[in-house]
Amino acid sequence: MQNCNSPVVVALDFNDAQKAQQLVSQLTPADCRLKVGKEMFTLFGPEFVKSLTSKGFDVFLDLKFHDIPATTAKACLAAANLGVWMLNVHASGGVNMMQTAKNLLQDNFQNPPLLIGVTVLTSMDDQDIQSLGIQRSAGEQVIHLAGLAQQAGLDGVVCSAQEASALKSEFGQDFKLVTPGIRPEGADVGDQKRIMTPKKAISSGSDYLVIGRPVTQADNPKAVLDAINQSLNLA
Ligand SMILES: O=C(O)c1cc(=O)[nH]c(=O)n1[C@@H]1O[C@H](COP(=O)(O)O)[C@@H](O)[C@H]1O
Repeated sequence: MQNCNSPVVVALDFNDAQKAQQLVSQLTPADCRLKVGKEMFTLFGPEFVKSLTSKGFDVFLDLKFHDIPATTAKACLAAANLGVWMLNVHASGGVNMMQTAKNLLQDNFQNPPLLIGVTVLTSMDDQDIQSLGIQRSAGEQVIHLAGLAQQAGLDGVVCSAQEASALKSEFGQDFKLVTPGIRPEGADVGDQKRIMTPKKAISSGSDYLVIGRPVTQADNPKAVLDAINQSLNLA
């Protein structure tokens, strides 16, 4: 593990485990990390995650836990016990929830997986945030929630690359920024609203680029991934 040359995390959002494995068989742990989210975990469970870690991939288990502190912490411990590299909780669950999860991981692992707080989903814009009754822009709410995540001792946040440079200035270089909503020039935007190209995201301060459909739905996913890595001068 930890031998990946690329900041790209490919989001495996498939409803068919064979299709996912077919894609994974074209990739090596040096090409990218892999993300398993709610759809695949619900369908195929811990065994699917283990099938990826056993091939040497760093796995981001994206289950975005959000519950009372004890429940969230125990769910994070269960996820960490699968041997994943990164997992996440919703920062809007609050400092106590995030801190309880972080503490339980630290009590149980010498090298716990990265614990990351989801701020404002990249599918949301200012209007969506304000419709929740929050009197801030999406960007301001991201900074606010990232502050709570840092206060709780989390390793970083999920945000859009549009907030990356402000977050690095505010919270420092070591606070990890995981950015979905990445779209190579000309790619379909889909349901994402706060987007950026891979190259621009990295130059803005993103540490990890979560990319799903532009890779997974491509005719030649490996070629698209290689082109992204090349655009970052990595391959
Ligand atoms: O936590 C995430 O990974 C996540 C947070 C967020 O704010 N936005 C977001 O799109 N994601 C995930 O990132 C992936 C993006 O996929 P594509 O839009 O297909 O590139 C999906 O698996 C989402 O579940």
